[in-house]
Order: sequence, then structure tokens, then C-alpha cells
Amino acid sequence: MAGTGSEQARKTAEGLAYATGFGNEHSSEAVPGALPAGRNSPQRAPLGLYAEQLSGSAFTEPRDHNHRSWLYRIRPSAAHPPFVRAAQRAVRSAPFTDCVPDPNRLRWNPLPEPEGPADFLDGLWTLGGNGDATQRTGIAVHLYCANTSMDRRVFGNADGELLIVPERGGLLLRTELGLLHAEPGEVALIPRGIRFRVELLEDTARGYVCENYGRPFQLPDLGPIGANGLANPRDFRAPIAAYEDVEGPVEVVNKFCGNLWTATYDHSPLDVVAWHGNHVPYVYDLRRFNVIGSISYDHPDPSIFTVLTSPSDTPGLAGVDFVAFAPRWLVGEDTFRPPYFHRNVMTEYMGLIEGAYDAKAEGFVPGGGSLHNMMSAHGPDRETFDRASAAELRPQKIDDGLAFMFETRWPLTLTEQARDAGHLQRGYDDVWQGLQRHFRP
Ligand SMILES: O=C(O)Cc1cc(O)ccc1O
Ligand SMILES: [Fe+2]
Repeated sequence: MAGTGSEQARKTAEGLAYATGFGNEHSSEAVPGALPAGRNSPQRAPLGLYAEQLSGSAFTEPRDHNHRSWLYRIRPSAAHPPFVRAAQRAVRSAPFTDCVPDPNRLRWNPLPEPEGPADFLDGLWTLGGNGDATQRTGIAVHLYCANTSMDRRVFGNADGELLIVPERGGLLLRTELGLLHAEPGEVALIPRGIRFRVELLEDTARGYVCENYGRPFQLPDLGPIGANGLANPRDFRAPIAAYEDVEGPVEVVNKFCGNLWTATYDHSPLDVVAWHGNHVPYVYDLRRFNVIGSISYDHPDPSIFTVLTSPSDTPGLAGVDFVAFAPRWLVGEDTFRPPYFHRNVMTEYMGLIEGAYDAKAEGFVPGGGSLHNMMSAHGPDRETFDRASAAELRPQKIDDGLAFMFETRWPLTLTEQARDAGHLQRGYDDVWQGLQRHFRP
């Protein structure tokens, strides 16, 4: 399948400038003087632009969870024709009711290549999720495999924010607030409602998406770690304003309460000339993660690897945590160093961006994924257990892979297509077969 990875898009992506800092009040103007000074909504906005507020939180939410941006655009978003229901390839949303929740350990190979042309939106394939998009609780886990750029087409998701985790192929994300470049090893976060178009920088693009219906992702508290560490706020890059002044048909696809709706606008809605606010997209390089770990003994719980967390209404209990297993040293003395055997009340979906993961010798491959649902027993496979139990314990650098986890407080229910997928591995349980008894009372 011939792709459309474009030279031009790559040049654009590589030359981008950014604003930095997670959670900041950013402001940016693509044309000098486009941002009104000292007020949000002057009688006439500068340069003949329309002023519009985009709210990601209720007006009345506490200041530290209040998310909104003011956009100064060529046309107000309100100027659009009616939306009509659109064909929905493999995107599904919560509630997931087609299958019963499955207590088995499950693992998938990478998504097969699409048959025929598929852009990012066509190539989205939902594995499963929890909660309810209409109640703004829970998540969906999607994968994507695309072979063409979105062309005169823009996507916006009313149901939640999208954490995009590229595994193969760089992406140029043209958003309402400006452009972002995300390569494998980086993640992009698109807040609820912000419209964007995905252009491919290679012939194919593949990766994962955590759609978060709940409270927006935030940086975790650091507690005794102190004022610095884990994902440092300054390493998050926000776009600077960039607009397209395109007249002519542009399809706008809107995911609303689980369904795709479409409308053909007579202009591009990526027409924001200036903006300010904190409801903004980001890119973050996972290799910038400042890994904190044990320098004495024992394998710490992976919560120390939390990049972003979406709190639920119970303190400490996340709707979803995004956790990254970034390069690090292991030095624990008298310690079984890989992940331990465990059963967890939280549900763990894991993916692999590159290389290998230290709990699995084989079968957990880049682009694939595993699901260890609430309370399911898992941990090192037999080969890893045998090797790590006998290993000589020298300081050891783990830098041959990049894995991540979406860890959620609610069990995850599969879509039919994930349950019946040809790329679902049969016999995953076997990786824990043959663990010998060694008990010698
Ligand atoms: O299951 C997994 O591989 C994820 C995981 C990693 C770890 O270091 C400790 C616990 C855990 O669930
Ligand atoms: Fe686990």
C-alpha cells in the first residue's frame, strides 16, 4: 500500500517552535496584535477576528482544575451546517456492553495493516474500555494503524481527551491552537473538544490512544520525592498559534457520546489566529522522564513511573494513570529485579513502543498489547523468572525498550472485534506454565 508520508510535512514538523510548561496559562498570536490586551471579549476583537471561549471544565470548577482557552478566529465555531451521523469503522465508545468482562490474561499482536487507504481516524480500532462517555467516567483503549494523512478532514472529540502514543511513524498534528510533532517515544495529549488533523511523516503510522472520558490528565503529586522529578512540567511542549485560511469544503468529524457525526464546512476550522488559556495540547518526550527508583532493595510499585494521572473522586484512586517504563538503572541488592508476581485491583493495559519489556522474554512485541484485568494473576514469565532468580546482581542498565501502561480503577471490557481478533494471541497463559515447585520444607 503506497503511503503519503510527505517531505513537506516533515520539514514543517522539524522546524516547529513551542511554548513550554504543563498547566501554564499560555498565550500566542500568529499575527502581531491579534490577541486583545487586558480583556477576553472586546466590543470588536482585533483584526476582525471572532472571540470564542472553549471550556474543558465547568465554569465553576476550582481554579486548579479549571481549564479553558480563549480563541481568536477567522470565523466563530458556531458557523457550521448540521452534523449528520457518519460511518463508524472500528471506533467504539463506552459503555462497552457487547462482551462480558473477561478475567483471563490476554495479549495481542500488532494491528494488521489496513486494507486500502486509511487515515488516522479511519485507522482507529477500539480494544475496549470502561465507564460511560456520557457520564464522563472511564477510558477507552484504542490502537491505530494509518497509511495516509487526513486530507481536508478534521477531527474533534467531545467525549474526552486523547493521549496518543505513537509506536511507529512520526505524526504532525495540526490543531486549532497550532502544530505539534510527535515521534515514537513521545506522546501527544489533545484536550477534549480541540479539533485537529493528523498528517503522517512516514508511509505508515501505528500506535495507541488512551481516550480519557474523566478528569483531564494532570501531573501526579510528588509527596516526599520533593519539588522535582518524574515528568517535569517544563518538558511538556505546547503549540504556538498557527492558522490555516482555507475556504472550500472541509469535513469536520465530531465524536459525540460514542457516535461519529460529520459536517462539511465551507472553510477550515483550524483558523485560530491567536489564543490564550490552559486548555491546550502538549507533546512530551518519555525519555525526559526522571525515573525515581529503589537504591537499596525490592522492586517498587510502578506508580513511581506515573507520567500523568486522571484523578477520580476518591483520593489516590485514579480513573487512569499513564505510566512509562523509561530507561533506568537497577541496583537493588538481594532483590528479584523484574516486576513481581501480583494480582492488582486496578486493571492494567500495557503496550510496547520499542524493544523488549523486562517481565516478558517473548511474545510482548512493539505495537502489541496485553490486558491484565482487575485481580488477574500475572508477572514475570517463566523464562524471566528463571533468569532473574539466578542472575548475578550487578548494577544493570535497562535501556533496551520503552513500555507503557494505562492503569485504570475499573475493569476493562473488550469490544467484540478485540475478543475475536485474528491478532489475539492464543495460549498466552502458557508463558506461566512450567514454573516448577521449589518448596523444600
Ligand atoms: O504487570 C506489569 O508488568 C506492570 C507492573 C510493573 C511493575 O514494575 C510492577 C507491577 C506491575 O503491575
Ligand atoms: Fe501488573
